[in-house]
Amino acid sequence: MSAPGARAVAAIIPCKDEADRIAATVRAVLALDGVDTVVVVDDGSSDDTAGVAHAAGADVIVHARNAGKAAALETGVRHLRELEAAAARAGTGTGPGAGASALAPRHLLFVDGDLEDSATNLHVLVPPVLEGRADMTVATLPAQKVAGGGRGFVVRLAREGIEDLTGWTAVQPLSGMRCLTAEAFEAASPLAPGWGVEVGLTVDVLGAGLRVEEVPCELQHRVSGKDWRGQVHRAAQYRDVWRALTRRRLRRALSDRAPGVAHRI
Ligand SMILES: O=c1ccn([C@@H]2O[C@H](COP(=O)(O)OP(=O)(O)O[C@H]3O[C@H](CO)[C@@H](O)[C@H](O)[C@H]3O)[C@@H](O)[C@H]2O)c(=O)[nH]1
Ligand SMILES: O=C(O)[C@H](O)COP(=O)(O)O
Repeated sequence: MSAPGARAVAAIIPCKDEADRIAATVRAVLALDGVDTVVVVDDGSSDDTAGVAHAAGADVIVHARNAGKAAALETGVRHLRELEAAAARAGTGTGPGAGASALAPRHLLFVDGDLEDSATNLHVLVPPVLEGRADMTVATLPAQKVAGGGRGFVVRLAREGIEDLTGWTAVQPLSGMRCLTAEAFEAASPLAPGWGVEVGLTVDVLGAGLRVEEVPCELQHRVSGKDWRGQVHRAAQYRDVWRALTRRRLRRALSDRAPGVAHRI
């Protein structure tokens, strides 16, 4: 339990068809120090992700239709803030996460649903944010036990785009495991849609003058293969990353000439 007045951390887990893996992931995240709330957003799964996540102890929200990872994260954060507001109105400071101040919005821990027991290693992401040394930490993963089938096109597009827009070089620009403050989340809201979310977060958080730090973390996840499914997935990632970067380049180009318009792009 958190010390009185200390900020707790809420984990948000976006999931599409993760029934085989989500129970182990939820259990590992629930056991993390400082994490007092775990929200799973079932993003239109065709399996029993929601039921399995609920049985494992998560607070579960369901999208009736698939809306993509970024939308699932936004739904999870919105739900969390509603719970916090309800706890504040009730004056209990309990709600999800008894012990944390009802008034302090929780820090966020974004977690993919497929990490299983390795999610226990996510604890390294939290201290730099809790202690005020970083506004967002990003996990970098070791070589995976099962090799993936990527050729590095999406990763390169993302890395070079972030570099161009911010001057910062990310080792693993697509990594979705992140711990961030409420302020960092707001700086990147609305999130870049779909698979553009990570690039959008990094560019927007740095652009707001906040600090981003990559932290090595012993995680294992389901890698995308070389088969057609893997390639279709990469094509969608490429499209969404490209869109997130293009929108931010446009914003940059317009910010001097038409700041009001740039703000709305
Ligand atoms: O429509 C979708 C598709 C996926 N997911 C969930 O999003 C997470 C990440 O999806 P995954 O299929 O594991 O994507 P990968 O290609 O393996 O992911 C890498 O690349 C993504 C960015 O393109 C990042 O979001 C991930 O963190 C990173 O591990 C998982 O929990 C999914 O269940 C959704 O919520 N909605
Ligand atoms: O497999 C991966 O690492 C991602 O899908 C990105 O694909 P890439 O290797 O083409 O960048």
